[in-house]
Amino acid sequence: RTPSPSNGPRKPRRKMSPDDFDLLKVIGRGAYGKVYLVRHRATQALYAMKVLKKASIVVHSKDTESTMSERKILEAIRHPFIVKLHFAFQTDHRLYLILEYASGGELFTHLATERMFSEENTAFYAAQLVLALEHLHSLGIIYRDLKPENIMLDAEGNAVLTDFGLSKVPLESSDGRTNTVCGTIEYMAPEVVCGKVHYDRTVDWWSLGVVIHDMLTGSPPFVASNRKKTMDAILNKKLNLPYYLSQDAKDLLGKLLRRAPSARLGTGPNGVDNIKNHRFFRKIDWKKLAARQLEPPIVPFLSEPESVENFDSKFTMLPVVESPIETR
Ligand SMILES: c1ccc2[nH]c(C3CCN(c4ncnc5[nH]ncc45)CC3)nc2c1
Repeated sequence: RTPSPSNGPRKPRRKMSPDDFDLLKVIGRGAYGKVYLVRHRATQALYAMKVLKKASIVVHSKDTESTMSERKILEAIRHPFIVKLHFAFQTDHRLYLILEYASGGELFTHLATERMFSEENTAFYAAQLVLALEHLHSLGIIYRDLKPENIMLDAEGNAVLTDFGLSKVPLESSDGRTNTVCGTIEYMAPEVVCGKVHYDRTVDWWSLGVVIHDMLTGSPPFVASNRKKTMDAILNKKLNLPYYLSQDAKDLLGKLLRRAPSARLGTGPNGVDNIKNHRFFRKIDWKKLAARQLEPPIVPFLSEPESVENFDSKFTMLPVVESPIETR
């Protein structure tokens, strides 16, 4: 726990730098940067290090300063199902996030093996996501981008929400009223997909519904052959739920996937309680879950602490060298 003031002044931290870490493996790569498995030289601890190129951030979004201040908020977040941001620092050309390493890899990598999760296992992971989102909302943070690649498993097999899409930078349109959304849209709420800039926490409850649908059936509810048709389906298509889902699953999905945010389950001041009390979660002991006293359905196999076998080899096979010239 971060020492409280009564423990006396916190010792000043020497400014951290990339040289404090050994790069072990690449575990993620995107338009704006990379994520590495790293070892902290001083403590031998393993972390996920997200490296973002300032040049690509500044070009596409709000300035680096406001992005950096967002990190300060994230450093204060401490929750069992949200990956911890331990440190954040920058050099002339890059931003660095030192994150808790979720060694289990993406939850959906394990889903791919089983293709569909049982309703009981789905309820376990969905309930952990409910607690993580409830915590973010209590801090005034809307996650906005709940989707499979942001849901990782920790070493014990609990779901953890990873860093907060600081690398996903929605393109600001010229009129400042709408956003052109980038990346996966299948999990986004209709009000986000049609580019509205004023939306509330209920966008996260829609995305939770899409993720639950994906866990139970093997795919999101609104998919089409191209982006435009997918957007149209999200905005207009009737929700068709497979016959094999239980009544409780169908009822929960029907209420989370309501296009009107004010009619969506989870809306309103204590809306999250309406989700927690839904019959789909009737077997969940929320207190034990929050205390990580419930046994996860899958315990990720790890042959050794530094193994990256739960990560896609398209990343882990990449050379770990950082581009030598800082400016690239
Ligand atoms: C930009 C460029 C490349 C990216 N790869 C990611 C993924 C990589 C895998 N992630 C994590 N894996 C393990 N522990 C983790 N702790 N925190 C994250 C994490 C999740 C994020 N996000 C990116 C953004």
